[in-house]
Amino acid sequence: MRFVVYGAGAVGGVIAARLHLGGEDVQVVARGEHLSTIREDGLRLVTADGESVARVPAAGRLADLDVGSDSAVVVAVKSHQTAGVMHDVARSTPPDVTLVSAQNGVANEAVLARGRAHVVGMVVMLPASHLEPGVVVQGSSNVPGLLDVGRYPGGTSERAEAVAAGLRGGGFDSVVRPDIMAWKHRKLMMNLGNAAGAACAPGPERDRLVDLAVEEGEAVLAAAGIPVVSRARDDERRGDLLDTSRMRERGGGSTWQSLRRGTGDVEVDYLNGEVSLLGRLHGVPTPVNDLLRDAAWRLAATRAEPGSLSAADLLEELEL
Ligand SMILES: NC(=O)C1=CN([C@@H]2O[C@H](COP(=O)(O)OP(=O)(O)OC[C@H]3O[C@@H](n4cnc5c(N)ncnc54)[C@H](OP(=O)(O)O)[C@@H]3O)[C@@H](O)[C@H]2O)C=CC1
Ligand SMILES: CC(C)(CO)C(=O)C(=O)O
Repeated sequence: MRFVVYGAGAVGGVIAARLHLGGEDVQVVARGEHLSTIREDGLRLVTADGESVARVPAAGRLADLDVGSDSAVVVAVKSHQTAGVMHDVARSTPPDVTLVSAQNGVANEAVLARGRAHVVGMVVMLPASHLEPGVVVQGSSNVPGLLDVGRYPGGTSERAEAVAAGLRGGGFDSVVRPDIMAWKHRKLMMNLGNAAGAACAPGPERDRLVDLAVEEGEAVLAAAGIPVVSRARDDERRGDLLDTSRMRERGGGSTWQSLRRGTGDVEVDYLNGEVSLLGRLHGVPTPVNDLLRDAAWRLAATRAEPGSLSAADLLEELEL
């Protein structure tokens, strides 16, 4: 299988660089200064053990790359950017191409499946950052990431097996799972902390907000009857495989990085907003996730610094 990573940012960039270094056939789609730097100097991967440069073919759209039926297009843009990727996929990929969602949230696979039949979901446990054009940082120093995959909406497939094999070649831990969306819903619960982690400084009030957001998340999944793997099973899967202790300075999570880069937008509609949506569909109030979503957007829209809202003030707004 050949790989095209669509969105060579934090996650996509680390995946692309490692696949390339593992000997896989990899091309990337990027844009702006990041694209021009990759074209001129290669994609620079920074890890706790040093730096390497992946000289991969890079373009701003799929038509300028070589994409065939044997390609897997690994979609690694933020969830609110997925629809744009699918316009390009419609124009420039064969019907039997494989699409892989290397994204948080649980809405992307359905968007990919509107356009193509062979969709693979991925649980992305890969701490990474991208704050500088041409550079991606791998946050974990032993296993770079746990990237379990599975056929969407369920089951396994030869394509999912081939994707996992390629990822293992790049040094990732990757298991094929027949119930990948149940695992992705567990990961969604973890990402309910992204908005607070981006908007507020660390502290007990922020922790309280995250706990409340997760309580709401668990309640809406139960009300909706959505299968989700248990926290214990997820903890057991992760174990202590990821070690971020040597790369503490990488900054915050993916939503924090959007604020730090001043992109003007955030992915939270597909994280906290997913809980709000399910709450509205199933009659469960979700004031905490509504508030956190809006708080993150407030900072993104004004290009304010991450961490500049007070978690104590947000808790007060909730009038608990
Ligand atoms: N960062 C992390 O540690 C983790 C992230 N995730 C998830 O992985 C997914 C990707 O996040 P992350 O890697 O952080 O995001 P990034 O913003 O770092 O990377 C996405 C990249 O895609 C580019 N892009 C977006 N749309 C297009 C387009 N149409 N054409 C070309 N390039 C495009 C972006 O460019 P531009 O900057 O110009 O928008 C950016 O370079 C998200 O779902 C996130 O939640 C999961 C686990 C960990
Ligand atoms: C788990 C975490 C926080 C890893 O960086 C993540 O998924 C993200 O940054 O979105």
